[in-house]
Formats: sequence, C-alpha cells, structure tokens
Amino acid sequence: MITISNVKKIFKTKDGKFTAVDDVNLQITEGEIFGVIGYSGAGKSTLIRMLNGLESPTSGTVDVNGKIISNIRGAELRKARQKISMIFQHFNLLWSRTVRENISFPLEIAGVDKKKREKKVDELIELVGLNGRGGSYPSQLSGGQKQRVGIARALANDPQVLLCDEATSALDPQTTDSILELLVDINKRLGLTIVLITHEMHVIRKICHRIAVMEDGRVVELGDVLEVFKQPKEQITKRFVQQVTEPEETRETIEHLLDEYEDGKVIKLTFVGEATEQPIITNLIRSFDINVNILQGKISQTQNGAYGSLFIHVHGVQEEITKAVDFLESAKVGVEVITHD
Ligand SMILES: Nc1ncnc2c1ncn2[C@@H]1O[C@H](COP(=O)(O)OP(=O)(O)OP(=O)(O)O)[C@@H](O)[C@H]1O
Repeated sequence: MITISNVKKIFKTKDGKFTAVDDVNLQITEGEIFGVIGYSGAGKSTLIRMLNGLESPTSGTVDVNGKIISNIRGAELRKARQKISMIFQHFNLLWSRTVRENISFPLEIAGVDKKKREKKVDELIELVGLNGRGGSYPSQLSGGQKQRVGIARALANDPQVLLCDEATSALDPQTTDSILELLVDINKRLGLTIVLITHEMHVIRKICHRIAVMEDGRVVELGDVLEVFKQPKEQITKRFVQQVTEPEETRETIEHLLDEYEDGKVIKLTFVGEATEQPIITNLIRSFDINVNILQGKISQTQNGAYGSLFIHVHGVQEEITKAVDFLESAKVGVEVITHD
C-alpha cells in the first residue's frame, strides 16, 4: 500500500544543511493502523508530509498505492491527495463556515454536484457522531467535536489513506480516547489505512497494529505493537513503553521499597496474551516458602491482544527466592529483577 524507500530529507538552513529524515525504509500494509512515535524534532512530521507530497524527499521514493508521490506535481498530485487525506493537531477548519460547509468543502473542490454533496455530508455527520451540529460554527464546538469535523472532512472523498498528524495532542485524555475509538471504528468499517504520528505511547497502545520509533531522523525500531511492549530493544523505546506501564509513582514506590527492604527482591513481571490469564502468583506462593507483596499491577489492551505488568516484592531465605525466580522464568512471563537506577 505504502512503500517508503531510502528516503532522505535534507533542509538547507542558515547554519548549513540539516538532515530531518535519514534513510528511512518502511512498508505499510492496506488496512493497517501504523504509528510513528518519536520525541519533538525526530522527523515525524517531515516523514508524514512526504506521504501526501506536502514535502518532497531529497532522495529516495514514496509510493502510495502504486503512485510515486515524490514524482508527481500539479493536477495529478491534487488528484492523488483526494485519496490520501490528513487530519491535524489544531484541526485546520474554516472558521467562517458551518460544520456542514466544512465537510462539504473538499467535495466542492472535487466538483461533486450539490445533491450528491448533501447526501455525503449527511452520511459523514452520522458516521462521526455529529448529528444535530451541522449548522454550528467551529467556534461553538468542543475540541473533540472539532476533530470529528476534521475527520468527516478528511473522509469526504473516500480516501484510501488517512494521515493523522498529532491528531489528539490538543485534547484531554477522555476526548483523546473517544477520537481514537472513532479512528478504530473507521478503520474497521471502511478498511481505511491509517498512518499516525504521535509522541504518546498511549495512542500507539490504544489503536496501532504496528509501530516505528524515530530518533534523529532514523527509524530505530519497528514491530508489532504487542511485541514492542513485550520486548522493547532500544533505550528510547523502553522509555516510551514506560509511559504506559510504569507511571512516575510506580518508580517512586519501587525506589522507596528498594531502600526499605535490603533483603528480598523487587521483580517486574510482564505478561502477554494467554499468560495474562494464568494464576502465576498463586502458584508462586503455594510452591515456595516466600512472602510476596504486590506493589502495582496493570493490564493494558492493545489492538493485537492484552499486555500486563506486575511489580512484586518477594522476601524469604535466599535459596527460596532463587528458586522462585527460576520458576517465574520458566513460566511464560517476562522477569526483570529491579535494582536501583
Ligand atoms: N522547513 C524546514 N527547514 C529547516 N528545518 C526544518 C524544516 N522543517 C523541519 N525542520 C527540522 O527538521 C527536524 C525534524 O522536524 P519535524 O517537525 O519533522 O519533527 P517532529 O518529530 O515532527 O517534531 P515535532 O513534533 O516537534 O514537530 C527539526 O529539527 C526541525 O527543526
């Protein structure tokens, strides 16, 4: 569906040349929700803008559905863009137009006649859950509703690809979740391929099937979301995964416990798929002469299945603790003995 091959983007600045995207290769499959995560300046926006020709690569090619976007210009590019639409962090709505008129705008540009436009706008308003708000102006809507208008407008010309540029970053957590659920719904109902960029792992966990991690213009890690949660390889990926699995207060609790109990061990267990349903802690307590304190536990759902993490503190005689750790390692769970940072 989308093939990015050896893509580089070098900007000329006053201080010389700056490589924003550095030799990126990616393949995104039809119907997939693909997330690109990275900190500010990693090159995410530049990369996603090359997918619809808002930027062109300095070298390499971007192929979307058989069209080399990086080679086409003018009317041909405008036509291709109708099938590769985009939503934005700050919505980019037309403030002097109503909801209906905003959604209708791309249809007017595409030369669709009035009757068909009206019908399509009705369908889109229904699809994004804005019934009764068609006559409102953007200034009369909440952030979540504005993004729903952005999504409806982006879907007007029946695109094959939807690009999301930090589409939920300006929204509160609850509204973020409702917009993410809408994107999953659209992906399933319309079979739309979605490429999103974000700096929040929560967004990736909630809706993406696969993820690429970007750092300094390069893709440093790539994989299925669940696999990346289970076994992040790069340091930067581990930090992103911790955003979801180890909130700040957990770290503080653990540091406190490491100080408090010099004997025993603090262990982080990670569970994926069927392991989330096993009574591992019961078996652990029954099989070994140890005490177990549960510090924090969480199960998170991803699009590919469940992922759980559990922090425990075990204490008892050293020999029993060693046997207990061996037992955990032989079960289908990830085991990490935590030490001071
Ligand atoms: N037109 C431009 N001219 C010069 N440098 C640019 C230009 N556009 C982007 N850059 C630089 O390229 C780097 C990558 O920018 P980009 O916006 O792609 O990163 P990002 O990961 O999307 O970060 P953010 O979330 O902050 O936008 C940054 O250092 C930025 O300053």
